[in-house]
Amino acid sequence: ACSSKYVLSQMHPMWHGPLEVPGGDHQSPIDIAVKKAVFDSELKPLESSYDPQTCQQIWNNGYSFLVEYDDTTDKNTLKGGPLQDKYRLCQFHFHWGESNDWGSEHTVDRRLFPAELHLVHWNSDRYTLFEEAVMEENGLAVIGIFLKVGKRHEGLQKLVDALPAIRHKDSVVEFNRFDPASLFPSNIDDYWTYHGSLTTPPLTESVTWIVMKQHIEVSHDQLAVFRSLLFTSAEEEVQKSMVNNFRVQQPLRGRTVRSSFT
Ligand SMILES: NS(=O)(=O)c1ccc(C(=O)NCC(F)(F)F)cc1
Ligand SMILES: [Zn+2]
Repeated sequence: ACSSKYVLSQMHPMWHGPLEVPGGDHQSPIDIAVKKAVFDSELKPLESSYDPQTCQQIWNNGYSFLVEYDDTTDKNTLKGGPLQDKYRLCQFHFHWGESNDWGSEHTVDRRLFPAELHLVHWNSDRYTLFEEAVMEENGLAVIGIFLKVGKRHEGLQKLVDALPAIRHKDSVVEFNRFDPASLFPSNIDDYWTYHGSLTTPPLTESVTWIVMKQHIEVSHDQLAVFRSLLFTSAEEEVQKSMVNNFRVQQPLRGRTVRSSFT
């Protein structure tokens, strides 16, 4: 899968600072100013095709929890939308706050959501490994979906039930059937798209962001289980709750956000 341990653990778990990337002017996340987004009629609908059987594991990497997929074949693909090539899903993960008042990375007209889901894909038309693609401008495509607190999300519950088994950093549990599309909102044709970066180190500017306009709803109790995870490993004396694992919004630096809808 796409997150070899040594590489991911580069993300210092307590990293929160607005670590500036020297000369980085395509950084993420950003605030999406709805009125300033430019409608682009050339933007096509997104086409995703995921195989739930290729789900491999769910693990706590000390920054978030990741659900990883077998990305050695073209079983989980994303194309269309703003994308010229075909991209492979390697993992999805979330960012959330210590309270329901904040937690998302992107904002919409400065509005914060309690959490945000990221489905991470890499360009398998041009590269053979995720690690290669992560360094290239057109290497990655990440779908961002906002979470709001409301009714219980039946699809999410299977993930939530697995979280107590991975409370500590570096804990892994086998997870062998999950359909990522079960976390999509009903409308995936309305989205904003812009060029940006990973929101954690190495912050490489290799991401075509596709942020859904429609959020999904999860229950307060489901989000509370996210907050029961720990940044720290089992050996560490002081246990730290895994909350507020989001990066602050970054300057737009002249970029245009396009919308697929008017
Ligand atoms: N939050 S985000 O922007 O979707 C995001 C997605 C993926 C990674 C990631 O794989 N980092 C490990 C790498 F690439 F090897 F350094 C980091 C952040
Ligand atoms: Zn993320």
